[in-house]
Amino acid sequence: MKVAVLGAAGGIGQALALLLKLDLPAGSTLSLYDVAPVTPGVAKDLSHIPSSVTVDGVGGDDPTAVLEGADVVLISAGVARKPGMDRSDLFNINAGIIKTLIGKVADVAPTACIGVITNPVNTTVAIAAEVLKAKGVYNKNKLFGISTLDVIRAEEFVGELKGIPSEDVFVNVIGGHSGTTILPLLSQVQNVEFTDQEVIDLTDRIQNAGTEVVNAKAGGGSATLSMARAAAVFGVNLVKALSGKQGIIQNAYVDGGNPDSPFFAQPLLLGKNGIDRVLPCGELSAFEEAKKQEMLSVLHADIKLGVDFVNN
Ligand SMILES: NC(=O)C1=CN([C@@H]2O[C@H](COP(=O)(O)OP(=O)(O)OC[C@H]3O[C@@H](n4cnc5c(N)ncnc54)[C@H](O)[C@@H]3O)[C@@H](O)[C@H]2O)C=CC1
Ligand SMILES: O=C([O-])CC(=O)C(=O)O
Repeated sequence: MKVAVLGAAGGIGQALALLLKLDLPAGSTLSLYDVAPVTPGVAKDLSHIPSSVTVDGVGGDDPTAVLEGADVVLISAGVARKPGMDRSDLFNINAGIIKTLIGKVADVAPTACIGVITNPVNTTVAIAAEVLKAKGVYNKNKLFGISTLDVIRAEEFVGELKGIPSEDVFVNVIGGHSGTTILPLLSQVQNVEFTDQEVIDLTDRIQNAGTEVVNAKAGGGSATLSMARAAAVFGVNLVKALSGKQGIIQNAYVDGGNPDSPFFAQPLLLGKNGIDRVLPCGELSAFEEAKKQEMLSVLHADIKLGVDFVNN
């Protein structure tokens, strides 16, 4: 399998490339692209780490060589938030970057699975879908907004609060990837009881965890290392599913036919062709159902922004 990372010289990209070099199945190829001229050097650096994953890298304005033959393309190219900004404030710059890069993916690797990290994910995934449709190569089972960071954060925060190993916690996080659109279904967490106040506080913390990092970095960007871990977990699982491993379930923001929203983060059974089956979100508590209803207008507006950006 060949995995391409676009935006590979950035904060997420470099850490993600390191984790993929270590965690991809033996025999995989990792191909790095970024406009930054340092990119071949990042690849050279990684190539000195013993593992059976081959690495190469290209800098500049043409990702063609990196995309050729790619099975999976992970995209973290774009600008990150600073304190006082919302993810939607990144739209002006990142929308154009995603439109251009997805156009390239459509031309060079039209059957690849694409994982979008670049914010605002609620909108950039809609942009990607519209570009792929316009190029006649859209396959909704192969386009993912990576929302895994919301899942790993939720699991870590629950583990921390309850004094249990987060490895033993699974949290189903649905909706989108910004503020109130991030909805952790804490009522579904097995073998853990929460008070009503704990549910309110934990939900708020998970929804605003990105801002927690943005503020702590004080102008130096947003989450990179936890995001790299999240994208590596998602990317490696996707590669394994594409290679035939069965039973792999991951949450992601997809065009999954959810009646609530054209794009929605939800659990997915992955398979040899990307999404094998969209799984039900399960039962929601009254609190979660109310939060879901509240988020839908935001999510719909975020998606419309992306669709209009490509078509108008
Ligand atoms: N989905 C999620 O859960 C998360 C998403 N993000 C998003 O990921 C994105 C990247 O964040 P960081 O890595 O921290 O930013 P960064 O600024 O450290 O890295 C971005 C990289 O993209 C490159 N780049 C810019 N335009 C490009 C283009 N046209 N083609 C190829 N490369 C290009 C830059 O040269 C840079 O190396 C941001 O939009 C951020 O908001 C961040 C954290 C979590
Ligand atoms: O908050 C941000 O801007 C980056 C991000 O998406 C996250 O950390 O969840």
